[in-house]
Amino acid sequence: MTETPNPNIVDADSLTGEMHPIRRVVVALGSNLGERFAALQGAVDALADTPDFFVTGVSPVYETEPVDSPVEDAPKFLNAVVLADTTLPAARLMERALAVEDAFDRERSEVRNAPRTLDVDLIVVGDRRADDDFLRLPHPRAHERAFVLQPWHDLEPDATFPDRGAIADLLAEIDGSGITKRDDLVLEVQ
Ligand SMILES: Nc1ncnc2c1ncn2[C@@H]1O[C@H](COP(=O)(O)OP(=O)(O)OP(=O)(O)O)[C@@H](O)[C@H]1O
Ligand SMILES: Nc1nc2c(c(=O)[nH]1)N=C(CO)CN2
Repeated sequence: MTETPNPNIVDADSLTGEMHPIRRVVVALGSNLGERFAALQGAVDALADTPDFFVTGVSPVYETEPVDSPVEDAPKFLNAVVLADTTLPAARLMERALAVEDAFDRERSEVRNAPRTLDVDLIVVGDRRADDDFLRLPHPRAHERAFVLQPWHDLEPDATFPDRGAIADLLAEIDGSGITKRDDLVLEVQ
């Protein structure tokens, strides 16, 4: 990482002075503005370039109807999921996710769920839990989002969502009709 760590962020596991455990990370990517696929590929590249962050899987790409959109006729999203192993503290990961969004001209609108060039969400970071505005883990809404669960399930059919159960069961309980796999769009890891 090249950005300066935010000194205001206290991440308990960065204060131990010990080697950090390797944690498995689930990251969700989304774009519904501009060059959507280029933004997703750029995010995969940027994550793969992150020191101490090792991408272990990249899902198929799905085209998805906007969920909870503030405007009618919002453009469709492209969504995908990245799996990784990392020793980085979760707060550093969140900083990195925000920096990657910024690199793709993400505008931070006051309007919730406004269309965006790139969204990088941390879904699960090992067994790490957090509950403040800067970082909530596990992601508080991902367990009800087909655009996260389906690509994650493609990579890891037996995965479980902390406190929520098997992602296969979660998927069976929600409406998955708004998502379509785009076999013509394949993300690559260098
Ligand atoms: N697990 C997380 N993943 C991504 N951002 C998070 C997470 N927890 C807290 N945040 C904070 O949320 C803010 C980003 O919110 P943003 O507007 O991108 O939400 P969103 O992606 O539109 O909505 P949602 O949170 O429902 O996916 C950032 O300030 C970030 O620090
Ligand atoms: N289809 C889709 N809908 C959304 C998405 C997204 O990535 N895909 N992200 C949101 C906020 O993060 C809100 N709604």
